Amino acid sequence: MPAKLSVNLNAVAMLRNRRDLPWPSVTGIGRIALRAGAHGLTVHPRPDQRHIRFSDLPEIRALIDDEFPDREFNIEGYPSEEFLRLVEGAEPEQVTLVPDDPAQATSDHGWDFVRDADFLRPIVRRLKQRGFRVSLFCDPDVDEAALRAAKATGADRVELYTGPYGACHDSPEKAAKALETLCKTAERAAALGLAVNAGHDLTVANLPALAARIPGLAEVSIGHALTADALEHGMAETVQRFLRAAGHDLGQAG
Ligand SMILES: CC(=O)[C@@H](O)[C@H](O)COP(=O)(O)O
Ligand SMILES: NCC(=O)COP(=O)(O)O
Repeated sequence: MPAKLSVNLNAVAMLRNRRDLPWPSVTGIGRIALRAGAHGLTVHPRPDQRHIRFSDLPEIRALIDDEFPDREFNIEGYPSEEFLRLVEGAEPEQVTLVPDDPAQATSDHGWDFVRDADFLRPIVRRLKQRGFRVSLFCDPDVDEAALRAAKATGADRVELYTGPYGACHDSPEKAAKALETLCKTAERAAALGLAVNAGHDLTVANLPALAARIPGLAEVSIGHALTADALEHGMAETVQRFLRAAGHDLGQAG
């Protein structure tokens, strides 16, 4: 079965936050993504709410419950007490724990599973007691001992950080090497009984090779490139809508 696609709404939220106006609607774009067949929605709320606002979470939960009950809500973030309470209120199907510093522009590394095991274990237990699947953000090149430590936290999955793979967009040789690294880590994780997700800077161009090389990949979460593509592929039609709104007669062609 191909990897499931969870659409990350952070970039949409960032665009919305440029103005004190309700568009683009994070929930509305989420609805379009789910109607188009996405398997779930991902958000990564950060403490400063610079993109996803805490108030977005109940709305997205209600969207899935009311209109798409077979889809999943994935919430990613650093497990501060504030984050954990937010997650417990939103009852996602999956929580992805990410070792982000609040000052980080975006996620750029996974957990040090050996060092962070004692910190993660009670948090994973708490989340799993509430019935949420738990995934841990994981560097692309992690050895077996570290993955054993990840498994021992009680987590169900790891999410491979694919940023370095995405950064190889201008070098097929480097991309192939980065992919081999990811593949080895995925195989080690799977051998220990951890399911494997992946995300960060995945694109229509680099996803096929990843999916082919990691056949058991459970889920990819994609936001930045997917939002950029939505703008690019929706731009011509949208310009025509605005031309019509301004009174231009575009005839049959428009
Ligand atoms: C964990 C991860 O890789 C994503 O959550 C990523 O951080 C998306 O967040 P931004 O789009 O806000 O950078
Ligand atoms: N977990 C990764 C994610 O949700 C989206 O990352 P990106 O596609 O915005 O880089």
